[in-house]
Amino acid sequence: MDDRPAVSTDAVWRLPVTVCRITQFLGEPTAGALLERAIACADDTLKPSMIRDREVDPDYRRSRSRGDFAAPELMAAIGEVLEAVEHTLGVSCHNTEPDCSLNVHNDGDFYRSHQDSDMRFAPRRLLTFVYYLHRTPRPFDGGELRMFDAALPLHTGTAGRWQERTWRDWEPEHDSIVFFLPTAWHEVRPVSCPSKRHADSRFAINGWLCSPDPANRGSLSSVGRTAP
Ligand SMILES: O=C(O)CCC(=O)C(=O)O
Ligand SMILES: [Fe+2]
Repeated sequence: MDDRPAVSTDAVWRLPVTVCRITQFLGEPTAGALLERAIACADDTLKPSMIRDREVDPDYRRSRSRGDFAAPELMAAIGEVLEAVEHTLGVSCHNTEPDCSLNVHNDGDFYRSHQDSDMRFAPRRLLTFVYYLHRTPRPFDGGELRMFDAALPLHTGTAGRWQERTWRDWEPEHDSIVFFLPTAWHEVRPVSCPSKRHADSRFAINGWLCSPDPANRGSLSSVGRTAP
């Protein structure tokens, strides 16, 4: 009797990952003012970006970050579009709390393929957002956000080889925002910034809407609607 499974264990089922992207999200002059605030972050407030919130690994991620960058105008605008994003991505962000930082990519910087959360790491992250800022004309090349198509079955480690993955690249255009599920695989393609000047960097305000930490209840402001 042939007892092979009906679908070979090598089979990979590809599903394009949904990305909600909005251009001219804040409009000028709001976006320009936010860019100037990002540029004004002094060198000593930016620290090497970490992976998994705790390690610096320059083979995996090279950029600089500031964890306490406040952007209330961005959070308010996210609140305005949240219902449509939730509907499209099939996620509910009721009572979530924002966790966001400023990430700065300059010449040679990148972030290799990763998930922002999985079953073990940061499971409270329900929705990823990345809002981009840069000077005009764009003073760098590269730095696209590469979103990999889902390869099912997910998380098995045996399903297909990494090299066989398919993807779509998204331009990190000034005043654009993308939303996607934190379990989606993605990377930041290497940035080439010939001037190497801080003001010419690829700036991103990047974060997550997280389900509340029971240990921390009420300490952060929530985004969007609250439960009745
Ligand atoms: O800057 C981007 O386009 C994405 C950054 C990212 O993936 C992250 O910080 O987890
Ligand atoms: Fe990420």
